Amino acid sequence: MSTHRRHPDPQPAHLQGSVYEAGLRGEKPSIPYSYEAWEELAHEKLPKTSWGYIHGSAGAGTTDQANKDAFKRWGIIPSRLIPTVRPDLTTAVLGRQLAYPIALAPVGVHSIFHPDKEFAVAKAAEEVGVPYTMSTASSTSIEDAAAANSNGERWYQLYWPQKEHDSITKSILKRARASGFTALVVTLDTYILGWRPCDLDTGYNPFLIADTTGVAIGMSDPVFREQWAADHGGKYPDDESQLKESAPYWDRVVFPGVSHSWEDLKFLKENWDGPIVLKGIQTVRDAKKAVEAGMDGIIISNHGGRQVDGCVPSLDCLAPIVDAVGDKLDVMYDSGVRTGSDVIKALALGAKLVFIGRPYIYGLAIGGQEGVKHVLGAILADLDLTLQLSGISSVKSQDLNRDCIQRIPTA
Ligand SMILES: Cc1cc2nc3c(=O)[nH]c(=O)nc-3n(C[C@H](O)[C@H](O)[C@H](O)COP(=O)(O)O)c2cc1C
Ligand SMILES: O=C(O)C(=O)c1ccccc1
Repeated sequence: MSTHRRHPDPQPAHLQGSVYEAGLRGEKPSIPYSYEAWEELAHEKLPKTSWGYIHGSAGAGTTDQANKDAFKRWGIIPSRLIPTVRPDLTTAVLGRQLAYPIALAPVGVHSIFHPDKEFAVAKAAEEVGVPYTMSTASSTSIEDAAAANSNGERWYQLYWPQKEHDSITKSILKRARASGFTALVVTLDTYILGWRPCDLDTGYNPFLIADTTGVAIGMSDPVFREQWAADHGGKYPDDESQLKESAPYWDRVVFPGVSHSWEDLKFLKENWDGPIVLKGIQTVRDAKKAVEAGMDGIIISNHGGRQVDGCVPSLDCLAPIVDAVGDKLDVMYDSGVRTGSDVIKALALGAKLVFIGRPYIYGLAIGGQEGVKHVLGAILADLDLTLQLSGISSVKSQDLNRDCIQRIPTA
């Protein structure tokens, strides 16, 4: 074989197949390998509205950029002569055994990026072996996405319906559990939309999804339908025109405004018999409240800079929170992760699991299920190689920790 592969035994799954091996053979890929190229290709492929929605962020994009810049302020310190032939990428989080320390962040309305929508993403996640987190704003029902994800690890992201709609929340949680979603991810930072000039300019409002793309979970919910019918004095009709009318009603059920307080997390605990994770935590104070509320995990996130422009980069929040509560619940991370090195840095700062956001959606836009697989495969191959080259033999904290990185002084 004319490759410069070093290992006679088979490569681990994430290094097999076209993403990595074709690269080693020097073959020109059908999908490129860099984040910048994915972004550029997705830009070319997507209609202006979808592109603005995925690529865009809040305000002047300061925090979106700061999330990425924050990674550049840390450098990996390589160690030499450490046996790292097969870095161990497995990790345990929320009591689940995972093959890799990455997961798919919840992203709404996949139908505006590719006709295969959530099906492509759920299938790709299963094939690669990473958790698929389904958004409440999905364009397929809970049951259909679960079927596509089949034997995969799947988590459900809740946009929490307003307090007076607890019966709908209960129904959704019941459906998610019945469909094999193991963990519940409750997003706390998006009860109203941030100021997003890119969407205002194209006239796209994901909260008023009048074209009905992101409302499939509501539209398919029996309690929501009953309630709608009762309010409208009749039966919930199953035709297309109906969707147009009831979609804004669904949006009012879920958004806008925060009607819950920390005490209300009890309600979720009573109605979910698996781990619960709070997404969008940025302060030690809130992390401690999550512990008090009996949560199993938190995701340090500023929603990819899409909500509060000018807020602190997500990465800067990570280490202080890990120091305060890291031994009491699982601290996970998202925002600005683009490469294997980024994953390593977030893990070194104490995250147990790192969520990938925009990159896999660019993959979806470029090539549907294969595109998502390609992007995930590339990030995992990059992670594997960079661990080996840095002398880090596993993603476990005894091997990958703050000794592996140092602060790069800013000019
Ligand atoms: C187009 C888009 C839609 C999103 N929809 C959701 C959502 O429905 N629920 C949620 O919790 N987060 C949502 N997010 C936020 C992501 O889960 C994640 O926090 C963010 O993308 C991470 O930042 P990154 O894109 O820079 O990696 C969305 C992000 C994007 C880009
Ligand atoms: O756009 C988002 O970031 C987001 O989280 C969202 C909110 C409402 C509907 C769909 C996605």
